[in-house]
Formats: sequence, C-alpha cells, structure tokens
Amino acid sequence: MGILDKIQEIEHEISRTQKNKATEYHLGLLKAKIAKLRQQLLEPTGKAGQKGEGFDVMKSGDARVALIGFPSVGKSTLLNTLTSTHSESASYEFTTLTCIPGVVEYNGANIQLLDLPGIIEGAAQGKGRGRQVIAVARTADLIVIMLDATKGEIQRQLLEKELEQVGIRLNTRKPNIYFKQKKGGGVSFNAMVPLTKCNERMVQLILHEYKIFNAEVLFREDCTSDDFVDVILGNRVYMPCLYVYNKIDQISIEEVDRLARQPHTVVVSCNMKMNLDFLLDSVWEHLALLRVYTKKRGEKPDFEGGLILRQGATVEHVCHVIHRTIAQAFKYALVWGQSTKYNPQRVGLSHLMADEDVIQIVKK
Ligand SMILES: Nc1nc2c(ncn2[C@@H]2O[C@H](COP(=O)(O)OP(=O)(O)OP(=O)(O)O)[C@@H](O)[C@H]2O)c(=O)[nH]1
Ligand SMILES: [K+]
Ligand SMILES: [Mg+2]
Repeated sequence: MGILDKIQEIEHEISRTQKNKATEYHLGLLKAKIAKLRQQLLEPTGKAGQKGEGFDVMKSGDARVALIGFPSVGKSTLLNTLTSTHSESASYEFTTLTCIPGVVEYNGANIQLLDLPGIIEGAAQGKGRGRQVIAVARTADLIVIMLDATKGEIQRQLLEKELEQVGIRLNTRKPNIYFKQKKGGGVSFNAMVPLTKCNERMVQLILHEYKIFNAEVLFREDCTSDDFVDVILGNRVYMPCLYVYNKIDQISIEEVDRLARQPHTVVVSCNMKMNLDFLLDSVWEHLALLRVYTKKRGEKPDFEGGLILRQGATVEHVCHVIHRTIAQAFKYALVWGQSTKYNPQRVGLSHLMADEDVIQIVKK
C-alpha cells in the first residue's frame, strides 16, 4: 500500500469517527499519523518521494499547462475555478500532495491544466516534492508560474532560479548555434554575426572544460557563453511561461497596475473571479495554438468542429490531423483567412496556416 493510500485510509477513518471526549486521543493519534505520512512524502530521501507516487498523469487534450508556485498561492483554487475537477484548497501549506489534472475548454481546444504541490527553495535538489513537480513541468506545453501578489518580488526570482537549475529555459528560444562533435580535426569556430557577449577563446575554454577537443561550432546569432553551454549539454527545454499574480483583492490598485505591466504577466483574483477571461486569453496566446476550419466544396465551413494545431503548422499538418492518408491524395488546397494574400488562395502542402483560417482540400 502506498503512502497516499494510507493517508486516504486514515482520513476516511477520521471522518467516520465521532468527535467526543472519548475519541479525542484516538483522533489526535490519527492526525499525527497523517502528519508523519505527509512528511514522508515531502522528504527527498523517502522512498515514496523518489518514485513520484501520484504524479504519472496521462497527457490528454490539445495542450498541457502546469501550475508552478510556492505553497498556498492559490493553484488549487485556480483549478477549481476554471475546471470541473475539485482539488483540495486550504490556508495551510502543502495542501496538494500530488498532480491533479483538470480540463479547460477554450476556443474549441481542450487544455489540460495540472495542479501541483507547492514548491519551495531547494526544489531542484529534491526538497519537498520538488523533483516530481519539476519533472511534470518539463512535460508541459506552457508553465504558469503562480505568485502571491501580497508577497515580494523575490518569489518570482527564486522560482525562476529553481527552474533554471534543472535546465528549463523560460520564454526564450533555443540559441541559434550549430554545434557538432567530430572524430578529429580540432575545433573549428565561426560566427555569422559580430559577437559581443562571447568569443572564440571563451568557446575554446568551455569546450576544454567539457573535454571536447574536436568540434564544429557556428554562432548564427550573438549568444552568451551560457547559451553555448546549454547547446553543448543539449538537455535543455525551452518553454513559454506566463506569470500569474493571484490575490489582487488584497493589494492596492496602484500595485495591481504595476504588476500587470510586466511582460508575460496576468493579475487575477481566483476567490473574486477577477480577470480570469483575460488569463485564459493569455494562456491561449502563450500556447500558440491555431484553430483551422475545414470546408467541403460548395458547403459552408465547419465552424463547430475546428481543428487545433500549433503555430508553424502547414497545410500538410492539417492533412495529417484530418486523416493519415490525405496528404498522399493531395492535389492543392484553397485557403481563406489571415495567411493568404487573396481569398481563396490556391496553396501547396508547405503553406503556413494562421489562426481561424478556412481550408478546402482538393484531392487528385
Ligand atoms: N485573498 C485571496 N485568497 C485566495 C485567493 N485565491 C486563493 N486564496 C486562498 O489562498 C489559500 C491557499 O489556496 P490553495 O488553492 O490551497 O493554494 P495552493 O497554491 O494550491 O496551495 P498548496 O497546494 O498548499 O501548495 C486558501 O486559503 C485560499 O482561499 C484570492 O484570489 N484571494
Ligand atoms: K494551501
Ligand atoms: Mg494546492
């Protein structure tokens, strides 16, 4: 039996036990047992903590959003407000101990929202359930960093640092550096632009540090030495991130205004249901999803059954979403919308789609 099952069993026993003088001692003991089990879950050395009990949640829907934040910032309250799932919320820290998935339907897309335990400083080293939380974060399409608007700016930096330490890069693209290890021939270094933050000597030193003596390096943009290290290590994930300040019902309007002006930031109050529409809008925008409507010849577009795709999707992607074999029978497509110069425009498989485009596929 896992720790979570044990906790559940004891919680059940508590709920069945009548509260009176005679059961006082028994109830106290049960609560102490729960506290001990919860502690075991939070300890990095605990076996349960290592295995990540309660964290393997199936991916579902069109995109996955992970809620990351310190304890009691309101992550579970947000899940409860936006989805039909219930996740326990309370004023004490570490109310949530596992990964709780919910689904938000927005613009015809099913977005999976994951409520997670709070993380604390040192999470990257395994404090609390930090490792498991971060492992889930890596599988998401968008990270929402939830912050308590009544607390200081330091929380944002601490969280960024924790994620940084485990190789998660927020709101940046992969550095445009070509890097290939070779069998021989030494290091060849080239740059396509003037470098202001790094130079050949620095690159040589870094390669030496990693015991790489033969490699081809080409800087295609003005990157830093940290960027170069990221490319060598290769195991970085580059993710969009949205900062959500909750509990704005507790701070002054001036303070709300100041927070809201930061990039990639949304201010909300989950308890008062304030600004949640704008939050969903921002989530959609950061996920960079596209809706594409199909149309049959001589018929109106199917605005009910829109297809959900990623930014960068081409006509070929649309074909694959409709049916595996369509791309083979493809002759051309007619597209109406923001991606075309005139409507309709006849396009090939490599044409890039835009949000709310209408497409009619003509087969051979
Ligand atoms: N004032 C105010 N309180 C809020 C708001 N949203 C949530 N809270 C309160 O904040 C407390 C913590 O909420 P939770 O949803 O449990 O927070 P959490 O981030 O899931 O916490 P853990 O699971 O312990 O990490 C609860 O007492 C909520 O009622 C809000 O918009 N304003
Ligand atoms: K809480
Ligand atoms: Mg919670």
